[in-house]
Amino acid sequence: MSDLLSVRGLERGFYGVSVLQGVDLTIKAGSFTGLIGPNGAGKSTLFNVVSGLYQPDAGEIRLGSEAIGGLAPDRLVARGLVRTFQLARGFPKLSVFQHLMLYGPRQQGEGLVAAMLGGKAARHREAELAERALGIARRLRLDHVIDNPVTALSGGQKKLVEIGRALMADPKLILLDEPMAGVNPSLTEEIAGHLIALNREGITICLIEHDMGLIRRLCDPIIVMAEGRTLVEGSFETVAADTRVQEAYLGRRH
Ligand SMILES: Nc1ncnc2c1ncn2[C@@H]1O[C@H](COP(=O)(O)OP(=O)(O)OP(=O)(O)O)[C@@H](O)[C@H]1O
Repeated sequence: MSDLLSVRGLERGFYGVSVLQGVDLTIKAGSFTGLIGPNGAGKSTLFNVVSGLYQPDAGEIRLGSEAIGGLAPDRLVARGLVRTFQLARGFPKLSVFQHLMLYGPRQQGEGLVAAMLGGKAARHREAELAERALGIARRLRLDHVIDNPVTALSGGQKKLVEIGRALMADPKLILLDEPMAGVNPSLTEEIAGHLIALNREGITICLIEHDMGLIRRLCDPIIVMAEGRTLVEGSFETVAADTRVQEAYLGRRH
């Protein structure tokens, strides 16, 4: 498998406190990579920097052969790199459909206003995006709530909207930040099934998750972070047997 994302020497701090202290990692194209580590290890911050939400202080990020460090999120989304958030973001008053439509990729100057003003190409594109949004809603079994405001959805359905939002961008790589946290067991299984299917269709996934049962079942390889660095990488058995990993988790508990 070729390298899809590679991160070298990545640093980021806040108010003088160093959070990412030289992260090195590689995500292979087509993999379902797990990212684990004790609370505060810097996993979400890594996602925030890689997805363009925060600027790096130092280091290099490549998507394929292109250096992408410091690019704004919308430019990364256009290159097929998207992330989801632990808590679904967005516009609570919008319906599921409107929400998905917001995140469809558009050319500069396109969009709902252009469509309303009568641009033929823009109207055509909006129709395509609407088809895409409907298809994604059907796939994620959100079609029966597609006209409901996002606020009226259950916590688990909001997580599905986050995944749907990512799919609207036709992603190559999805960074998933705890997409099953706080979700009931049957919906967790449903989400796991969607993720496995998306990965089989060729989408590379990097998953932050604290549930080791899910990590073991879904991910290979697994990258362990602790104190702003990557510690170990390998199969679940390899990382679980590594004393450095055990110490990193125990160190936080006591
Ligand atoms: N915007 C920010 N401003 C200040 N400190 C921040 C900011 N973002 C993250 N941090 C700090 O960086 C550290 C790492 O946080 P981060 O959320 O990346 O860890 P994590 O590994 O994702 O943890 P968890 O598993 O608990 O979600 C924490 O001490 C956190 O307080």
